[in-house]
Amino acid sequence: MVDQPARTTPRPAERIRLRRELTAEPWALTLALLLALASTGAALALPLLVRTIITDFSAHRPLGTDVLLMCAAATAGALAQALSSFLLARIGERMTYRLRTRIMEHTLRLPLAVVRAQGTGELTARITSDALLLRQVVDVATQLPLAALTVTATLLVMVWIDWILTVVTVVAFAALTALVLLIVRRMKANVTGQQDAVGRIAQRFTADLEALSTIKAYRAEPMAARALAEDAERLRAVSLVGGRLNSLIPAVLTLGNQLALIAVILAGGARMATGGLQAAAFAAFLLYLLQTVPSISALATGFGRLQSGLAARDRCTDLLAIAPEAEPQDAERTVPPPPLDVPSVVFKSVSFTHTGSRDAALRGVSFSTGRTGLTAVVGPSGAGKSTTLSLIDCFVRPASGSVTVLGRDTAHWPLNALRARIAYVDQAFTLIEATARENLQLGRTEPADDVELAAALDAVGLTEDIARLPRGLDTPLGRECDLSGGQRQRMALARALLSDAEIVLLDEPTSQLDGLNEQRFRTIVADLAATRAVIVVAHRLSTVQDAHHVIMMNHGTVVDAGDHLTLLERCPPYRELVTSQAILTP
Ligand SMILES: Nc1ncnc2c1ncn2[C@@H]1O[C@H](COP(=O)(O)OP(=O)(O)OP(=O)(O)O)[C@@H](O)[C@H]1O
Repeated sequence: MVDQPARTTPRPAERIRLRRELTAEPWALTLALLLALASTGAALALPLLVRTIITDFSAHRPLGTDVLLMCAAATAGALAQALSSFLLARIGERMTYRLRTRIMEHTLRLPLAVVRAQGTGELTARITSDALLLRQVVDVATQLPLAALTVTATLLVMVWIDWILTVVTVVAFAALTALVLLIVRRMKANVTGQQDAVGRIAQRFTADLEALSTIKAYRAEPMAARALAEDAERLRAVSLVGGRLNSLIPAVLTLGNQLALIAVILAGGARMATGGLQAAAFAAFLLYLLQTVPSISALATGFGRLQSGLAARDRCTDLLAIAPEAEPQDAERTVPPPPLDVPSVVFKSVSFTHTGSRDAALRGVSFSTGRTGLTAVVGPSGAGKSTTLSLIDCFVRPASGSVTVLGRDTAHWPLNALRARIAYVDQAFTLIEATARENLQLGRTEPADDVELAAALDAVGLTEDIARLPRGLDTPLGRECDLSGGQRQRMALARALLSDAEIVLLDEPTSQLDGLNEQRFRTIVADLAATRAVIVVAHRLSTVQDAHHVIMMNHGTVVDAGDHLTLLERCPPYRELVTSQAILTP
C-alpha cells in the first residue's frame, strides 16, 4: 500500500443510469414523444391523401377538401416536429448539465495523486467531448422508438395495400439490415478508442500550455509539436476507422433501398399487368416504400449514436467509480473543539511512499509541534519536507504510523473539519480563477469585511498592487490580470492571515520574496505564531532562524529536532546546512 490506504472505504459514486437520466422529466419526454408521433402520423397520412387525390382526379371529383387536408397535415406535422425537437433539446441540455456537474464535483473530491495520475486534459475530456456524445442519447431515445414505430406502421399499411409487394420489400432489406447491425456493433469499441485518443491529446496539449514558458525558453516548440502530432495521428487513424464504419451505413442502406425498389417495381409491374394491382395503389405503395427509407436510416444512425453515447457513458462511469478521498467511518458532522493542552501535530513512526515511486519518501518519522509557536522543517532537497506537510492536511495518508492533529488521529478527522483548522500555502502559491477578494477569503467561514482585507493586504505589502488592478479587489485574477510570483506568494500569506485556521502550513513561503518582503514575512510569521501553530518548510534558513523548534530531515527521516542553537551544536548535518548558507549565529 502506498499513498492512498483505505483506512475507510468511501462509497463509490453511483453509475450513470441512462434510463433514469432520460426519464428524469417524464412529462416532457412523454410530450416530446407524442408530438413526434403526431408528426409521424401526419407524414404517414400524406401518401393516403395522394391516393385519394389520384382517385378523385380519375373520377373528375372536386379536389378542394383533399388539398386542404394535405396542407393541414403537412403544417401540423411540421409544427409538432419543431416542438418535439425543442423539448428533446431541453431534456438533453438538462441531462448534460446534471452529468457535467456531477463529474466535476466528483473529480474535485478525488485524491490529489489520482488526479495527477489521470491528468487534467484527460479529465477535462470527460466533461467536453464525452458529455457531448452522451447528450446525443436523448435524441436517440425518441428517434429509435419513433423510427421503429414508423417502419412498423408503414409496413402494416403496405401489407394492407398489397401484402405480396410487402414481402418482396422485406426480403430485399433483410440481408442488408444484418450487415448494418454488425457495423453498428463495431462502432462502440471504435468510439471508446477515439475518446481515449481525444483524452490523451487533450492531456498533452494542456500540459504543454502550462509549461509554455519553458517550451519557448528552450526552443522546444518543434519537439512539443512533434509529440502532439503523433497523438493527433493516433486520433486520426482511429477516427478514420470510425469514419469508414460510418460511411458504410448509408451506402448499405441505399443499396438495400435500391434493391427493394427494383424488386417492387418488377413485382408490382407484373401484378399490374395481370390486373392484380391498381395504378393508384401501386403509386401509394411506392410512396410508402420511399418514405420508409429515412426511418430505416434513422434506425441505423440512431443505433450508431447510441453506441457512441454508451461508450462515453462507460468512460464517465469509470471516472465516477474511482473512490473519492477517504472519509473516516466514524466521521461526525461537528467535531468538538480540540483541547488547548494538546500538541498541534504529532507524527508517530510515519512511513509513506508516493504512488509510482520505488523509494519511501518518509521512513519512521516521529515529531511533535506545540499548540502555538513557529516550527521550521529544514533539510536538503528531496528530504521529505513537503510530503510531511501533505500528510498533515491529509492530501495523502500514511502507509504506516499515525499523524495526529489537534489531539485527533487524522484517520478519524472528517476532512472538511480538519482542513477548516489548517491554512496551507503551497509551493506554487496558487490562485484560483476568481477575484482577488474571493482568493483572499478562501478558507474563511465568515466573509472578511473591507477593513480586515485592507489590514491583511497592508501586512503583506500588497495594498498598492491590488489598488492598481483594473477593478481593485474585485478584479478576476488568472487570465489577463495575473500577479507576479512574489505577489502571489504574498497573496497566499494574506490568505493565511485572514483564515481562522489554528495551524498554518507554509511550504517554501519566501522563495520569491525580496529583502523587504522577507522582513515583512518574518514579522507576519511571528504574529501568527503568537496565537497559532506555524509550520514552515524553508530552504532559506534566514527566514526561520527565529523558529522555536527546528526539525532537521534527510532521506525521509528526522535526523534531529530542537532549537537553532542546540542543533547547531549537536547536529552536524544542520551545522553544514547553516554554514552553506552563511547564517551567523547570534
Ligand atoms: N508526486 C510525487 N510522485 C512521486 N514521488 C514524489 C512525488 N512528490 C515527491 N516525491 C518524492 O518524494 C521524496 C520527498 O519529496 P518532497 O517533495 O517531500 O521533498 P522536499 O524535502 O520537500 O524537497 P524540496 O526541498 O526539493 O521541495 C523525493 O524523493 C521525491 O522525489
